[in-house]
Amino acid sequence: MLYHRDKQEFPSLHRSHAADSTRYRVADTVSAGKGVFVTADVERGGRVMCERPLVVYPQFLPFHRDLPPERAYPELEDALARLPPDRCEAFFRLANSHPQEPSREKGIVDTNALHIGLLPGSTQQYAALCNDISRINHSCSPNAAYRFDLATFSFEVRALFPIPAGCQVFISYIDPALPRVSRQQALSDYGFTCACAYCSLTGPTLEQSDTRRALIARADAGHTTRDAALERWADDPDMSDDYVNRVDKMYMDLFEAEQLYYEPVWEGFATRLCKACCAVEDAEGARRWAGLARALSCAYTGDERGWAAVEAAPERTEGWGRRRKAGE
Ligand SMILES: C[S@@+](CC[C@H](N)C(=O)[O-])C[C@H]1O[C@@H](n2cnc3c(N)ncnc32)[C@H](O)[C@@H]1O
Repeated sequence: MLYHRDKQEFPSLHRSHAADSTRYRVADTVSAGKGVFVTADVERGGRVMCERPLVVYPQFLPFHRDLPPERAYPELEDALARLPPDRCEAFFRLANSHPQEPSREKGIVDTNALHIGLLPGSTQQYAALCNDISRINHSCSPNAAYRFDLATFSFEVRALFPIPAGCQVFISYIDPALPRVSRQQALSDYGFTCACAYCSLTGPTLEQSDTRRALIARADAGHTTRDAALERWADDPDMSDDYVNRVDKMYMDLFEAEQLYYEPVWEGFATRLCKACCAVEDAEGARRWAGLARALSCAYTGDERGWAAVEAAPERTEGWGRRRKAGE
């Protein structure tokens, strides 16, 4: 089954979302077709845009080998046939990086798909296309991330780094923690060679970048051990005050060096760094890490998830002064 945008079907957009179109514009780029640019400064975690999908479809579209190749995706054609004419025209205006694909519809879908995941009542993965969000270009160090919000049935794009007015918005189409050669391979499906700052590196600086990304990709494996180390350290006054911080800070430096706060792993590091600052009553440090965590949580989940309270008053957290108390 395929869905199309229908005002009766979904709750209407939240009021604050309606003003989003004034914060960005779609315009030509130098070498990547169209792109999305912010028209005002956006802070880390801030919303860049919010948009309803043009069309939502099951990610796996069956190929009908009994039909002519240009008509081999009838489910997709049916869904498009049910769209209002202006939506259908918007769909066909989107970029197509697969001109060799006999089905033009499939070429457009493969170029512009945004991942949704499971929808209630279904066991299959869904994807969608948007008029504007599908214009966002790729970077291996994206300054923004998108996610689908079921409550408003819309996509939201938020900033992973501060984006100054006039700058282009980038998301990552692939797993950005892969080494460059694998990233380039994955991006060949989109018909372009990435020339971002990290893909343009050569020699030892490229090796360093690949090594850093390999460490970032594997960082999750150590979280349980490092959490336990933090607990031991917090109650052991014989250990030096920065014992736990050293490893976690090293990872934060890796994220900064690659401009990549990798979604699956960043929060464990920020949490331990903040807790460690609280344990030694370093309010400034705790506020800094909590502020980063608040903004990144907003960027990735749309919710600050309690970090704002920690940022406002770290001295009210449970572990405040834990090392002093352990030494008393
Ligand atoms: C989802 S569309 C993005 C919007 C597209 N630029 C347009 O004009 O509509 C994906 C396509 O944009 C182009 N693209 C995206 N990121 C790029 C980049 N970093 N460098 C060059 N081309 C890029 C590729 O042609 C890719 O297949």
